[in-house]
Amino acid sequence: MLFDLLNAVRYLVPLRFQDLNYLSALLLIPVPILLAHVIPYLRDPYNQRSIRGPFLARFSDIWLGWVASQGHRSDVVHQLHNKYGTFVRLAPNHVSIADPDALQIVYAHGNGSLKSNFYDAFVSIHRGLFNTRDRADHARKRKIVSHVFSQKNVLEFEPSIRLYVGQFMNQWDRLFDEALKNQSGIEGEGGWFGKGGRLWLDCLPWYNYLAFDIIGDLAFGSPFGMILNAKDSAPVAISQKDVMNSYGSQNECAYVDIPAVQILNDRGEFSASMGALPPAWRPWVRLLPWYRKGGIAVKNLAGLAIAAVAKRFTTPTDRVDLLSKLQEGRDDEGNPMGREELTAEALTQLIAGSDTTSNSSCAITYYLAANPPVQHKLQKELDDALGSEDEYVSTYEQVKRLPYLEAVINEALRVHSTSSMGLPRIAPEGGLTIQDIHFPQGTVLSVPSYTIHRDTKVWGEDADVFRPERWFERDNATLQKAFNPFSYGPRACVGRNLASMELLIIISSILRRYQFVLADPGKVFDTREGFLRKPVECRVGIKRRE
Ligand code: HEM
Repeated sequence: MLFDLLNAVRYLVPLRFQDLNYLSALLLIPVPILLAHVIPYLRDPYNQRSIRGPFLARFSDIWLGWVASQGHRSDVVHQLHNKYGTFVRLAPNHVSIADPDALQIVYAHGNGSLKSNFYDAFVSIHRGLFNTRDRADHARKRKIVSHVFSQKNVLEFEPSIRLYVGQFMNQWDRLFDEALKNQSGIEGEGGWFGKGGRLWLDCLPWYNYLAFDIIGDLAFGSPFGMILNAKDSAPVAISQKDVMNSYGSQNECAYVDIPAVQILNDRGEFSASMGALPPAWRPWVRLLPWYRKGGIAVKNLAGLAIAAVAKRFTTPTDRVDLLSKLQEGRDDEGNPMGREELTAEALTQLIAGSDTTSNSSCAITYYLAANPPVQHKLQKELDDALGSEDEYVSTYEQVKRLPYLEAVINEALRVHSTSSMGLPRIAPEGGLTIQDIHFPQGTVLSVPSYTIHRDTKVWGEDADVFRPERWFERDNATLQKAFNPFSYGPRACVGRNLASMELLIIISSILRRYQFVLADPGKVFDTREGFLRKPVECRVGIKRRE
């Protein structure tokens, strides 16, 4: 058939013999590729043929890799669950399960499932806690790191958090005063302007500056200075090898400033898309222009951690920060972490603890600005609780038990879902059974938080709507079982205590001082998803409360 075709081409277009050879070779290339995808589908080693999903996803991981690169993976997977039901096949060996009960089965302690090779695409320098897949290695690291994030230790970080929230509010106070003086509505440097008695700005970059300065200080002993400079900028080591070799002799290394928030976004999108592809393809896909840019982002981010750790070690300090606590940590054999492992771990904290918090803070602000009655109710709770106390920045003690504040934060974490996508795990020996379907050992399974957070059986018919009151109306145990912002089990967020404290202090302080409206209430809250689901922008009008 193929040769008939070639002969026909030759008849129509006079070709030389060697041209014909090239053409046959070209036409033959797709054959092994096709076979490599069709044969596994026909063999069906993971017993998944009965599970429905997009046609291309039955044969190849390309479909998921492509969807991930488009920035709306969780929305697409959610629509597929609406179409096909609880189980959706996302790749030849990957099933997404939209059932809150599956969270316990796939992610719980002791079930034996491990992170899939998706996480290899996130490795740089050295494996950190987040991307370590081996159980024993992970348990060793987790023992050291979880101690660092115990509630008792996290309370020691409160003064730093309050310091940067104070700097942040000083900046907004300054901009507000300037905006009141100039109500022309003409955008100045920094993209803000004054009009109608308000300051108008995109609050997302500001939350990024805040989160980066907090985590920069906690992880590396000094902030990046983004809030004070009102700029996305952090020093990165140009030659990482030199920096590692110099072992802290900062003078021998060259540093340049990079836009760290932007780099983190690029890296998240690159790794989340690359991770969806088979490992054998990854070195080749890296050569494509979009992926090459992501690869540079991974390198730059590593350089940022290397520079910050090198700086920290050349400037001895008796400050208590994450790095000093990681240095003190010991595994079961009494061994500390080596320098490279420490650097990778500090990088992990920087990545895991920065844009998670900033994007969540931004989403909470958006939903409050979009829902004035909720905002007023929250401000009343804050005024009643803190009215007579004139702290500029709230203390954790003041706000840790305010029920409406907690409901507002939880509701925004549910609706927005900063961690949205199903986190892929490999079924252990003996497989896993969910709703009577058995998934053999080796099957990749994931439970998408975005869809679980919209399950109408759990959250009610208005599950799509931001309504904190639902947290007081429905059975709390059922809600908590399906509320998955920090994931479950041995790989759940190790920084949850810190994240919760940060969000409580940030949101209570800012909402007590300012009142928000949306710049364009009719506009959809646009997001872009890499590993995290991030707002693209959040333009608000701000008024200082009397
Ligand atoms: C609102 C803020 C946050 C959210 C929504 C969040 C969410 C999550 C989620 C869903 C995971 C599981 C990821 C996976 O299994 O692939 C995770 C893991 C992790 N998080 Fe967070 N996180 C937040 C803040 C933080 C902070 C502030 C830190 C530390 C400074 C942190 C450190 C980590 C680390 C190290 C892991 C990996 C844990 C492991 O694999 O053992 N996170 N986080």
